[in-house]
Amino acid sequence: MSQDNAVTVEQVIKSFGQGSFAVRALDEVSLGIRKGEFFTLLGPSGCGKTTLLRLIAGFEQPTAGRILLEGQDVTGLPPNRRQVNTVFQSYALFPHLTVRENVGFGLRMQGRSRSEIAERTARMLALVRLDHLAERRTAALSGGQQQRVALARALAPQPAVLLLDEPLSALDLKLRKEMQVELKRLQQETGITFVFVTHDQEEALTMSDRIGVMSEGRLQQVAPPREIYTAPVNRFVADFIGETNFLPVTPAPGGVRLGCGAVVAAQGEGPVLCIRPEQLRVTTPGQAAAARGTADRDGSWSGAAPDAIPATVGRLIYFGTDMHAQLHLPDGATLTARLPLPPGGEAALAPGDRVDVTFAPGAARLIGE
Ligand SMILES: Nc1ncnc2c1ncn2[C@@H]1O[C@H](COP(=O)(O)OP(=O)(O)OP(=O)(O)O)[C@@H](O)[C@H]1O
Repeated sequence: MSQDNAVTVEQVIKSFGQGSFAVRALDEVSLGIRKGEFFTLLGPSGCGKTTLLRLIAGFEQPTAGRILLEGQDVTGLPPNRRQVNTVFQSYALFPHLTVRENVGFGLRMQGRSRSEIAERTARMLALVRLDHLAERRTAALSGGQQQRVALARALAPQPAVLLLDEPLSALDLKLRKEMQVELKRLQQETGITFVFVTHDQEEALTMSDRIGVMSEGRLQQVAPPREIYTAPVNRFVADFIGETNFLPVTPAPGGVRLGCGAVVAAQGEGPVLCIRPEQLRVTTPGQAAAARGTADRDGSWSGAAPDAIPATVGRLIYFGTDMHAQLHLPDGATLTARLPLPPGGEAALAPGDRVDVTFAPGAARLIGE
């Protein structure tokens, strides 16, 4: 099994400090990263992402557990004896060297021949589209260009795994978006396994084959982006990735009962109902029931369809193509719905309107606390 993985992390614990000052940065983390995968470690500041990356690189040693690279136990080996390379947020380029010399640096350290260094450096410069700047000193480059040099330098020795620690966080938003596309292209063209660290959920969702969501030194969920978004395993993951509504529920025949008394269908198990704002549908009272052929006579509160949640519209916030509507339920709970606006049109809703809230079967999930 572990031979198929580029990286295997087995029950790794990492503590810093001693006694009452000890910090457990990683708490029994186990993980397999597949060969050729774009894998992202995602989590808030201090959750242990960088520590895990540094352990894979060999800059730190685990307190307990093992690290394997392509099935070989590398626990205890120094960084230069591991087939990995790291790209840091700070780029860490040599300012007195040219772009070409920076990119060739790792190859020179490996004692490669002059012709091989020249050939491989040229290939890397073409890959990151910097051939035209090869003779320039790196101090005279823009942030985005410097980051490309750092990437080319790290990729040149053809590591089995490239570790990237928040490599785009120093770039402005526009450049960052461009570099996201660029990084994905580089990973696909080289086929090298990328392990990417970020606290930016959008970045993780758009770039990764799989994401490992971390919190307080533990991996909470490891799954492809779509699964992380649509089927979060717990409240932390649901809350950290995108926007979500949470409502406490109790079991009821045919589904779960909300605090306001409405009974709705949901998948999964747990005391909390979790539903994304874009999954909510808002209709005038009775419409939802009518659509199912059980028309409601007067559309009053008591007449809400069995799986429609009665609500009063609160604040409406416009976002150009869509609108966020706050929906107050009779028990005081609030839902946020994201509703598309008709092209150039006004919203049909106004604050104070009474509405029915529904969602498609399968859109709501039950999760643990
Ligand atoms: N060398 C160290 N000595 C003591 N504590 C450390 C050391 N390195 C990390 N820690 C602690 O371990 C925990 C995890 O830190 P880590 O840097 O791995 O988190 P992170 O998720 O990468 O955060 P950030 O996104 O802010 O970089 C934190 O509580 C941090 O303070």
